[in-house]
Amino acid sequence: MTGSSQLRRRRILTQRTVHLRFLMSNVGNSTNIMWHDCPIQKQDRQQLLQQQGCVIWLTGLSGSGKSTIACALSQSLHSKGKLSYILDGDNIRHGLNQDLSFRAEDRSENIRRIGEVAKLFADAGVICITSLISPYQKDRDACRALLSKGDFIEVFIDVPLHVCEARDPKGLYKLARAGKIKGFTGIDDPYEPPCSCEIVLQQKGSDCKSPSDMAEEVISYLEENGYLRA
Ligand SMILES: Nc1ncnc2c1ncn2[C@@H]1O[C@H](COP(=O)(O)OS(=O)(=O)O)[C@@H](OP(=O)(O)O)[C@H]1O
Ligand SMILES: Nc1ncnc2c1ncn2[C@@H]1O[C@H](COP(=O)(O)OP(=O)(O)O)[C@@H](O)[C@H]1O
Repeated sequence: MTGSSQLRRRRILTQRTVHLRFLMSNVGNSTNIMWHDCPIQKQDRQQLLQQQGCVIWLTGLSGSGKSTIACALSQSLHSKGKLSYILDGDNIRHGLNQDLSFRAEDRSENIRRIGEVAKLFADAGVICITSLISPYQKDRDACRALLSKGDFIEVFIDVPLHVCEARDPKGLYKLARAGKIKGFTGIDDPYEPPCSCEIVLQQKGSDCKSPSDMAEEVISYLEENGYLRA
């Protein structure tokens, strides 16, 4: 190699290193990291699946019906040939989030992690249904902010405390009232209802809606807004 071509090669390598340094970032405690893109993108996966990847964020008190409605919704989507996946607070606390308690900061971290995982599912083209109390508005807003506009569909399961307490499917309200569970949402811990969300599911008057009726309300929203086609 001649002296001038060696010099040119060194200059190119230096430019490449400077360019790579420019692309490096520090995120939280992770230093010198670089985003790596893949030519197959969300749009390609959506084309394959004939649907739009998104997050359907179910929020409501314990016993409001989040898990039941999430399952009814996933079943209905499945029967239409649409791929969905449920991230249920109770279930995720059996694994990924087993280190978290029900203190405010741990609930926030629970929601943040599930928001990040949901974002990955949406990017995979999947209709991701999250089912967790997510009692604080700011945590739900932070998850919304992780996603592109329209990809976060907040669904408030608006069932009053006295109905949830009467249902008490796991007997937890009884234990909370007896002081055997401290910091139970709705009893001695707050629940902040969404101030503006895409869908509100509630029983109106004598019109008694089943979990699958409620799931169908969500399906109608998805159909009307083009989520069930590529
Ligand atoms: N202190 C307290 N407050 C509320 N809920 C409690 C509590 N302790 C245990 N459980 C059970 O945990 C389930 C809620 O977990 P989440 O991950 O959805 O909660 S949160 O979003 O972090 O607030 C919740 O499940 P769901 O009934 O399905 O909502 C309860 O079974
Ligand atoms: N319209 C409805 N939607 C959802 N759940 C309902 C409805 N009507 C009655 N239920 C009952 O309420 C309970 C809700 O429990 P669950 O789905 O575990 O709620 P959450 O996940 O919010 O704690 C179940 O026993 C379910 O059968």
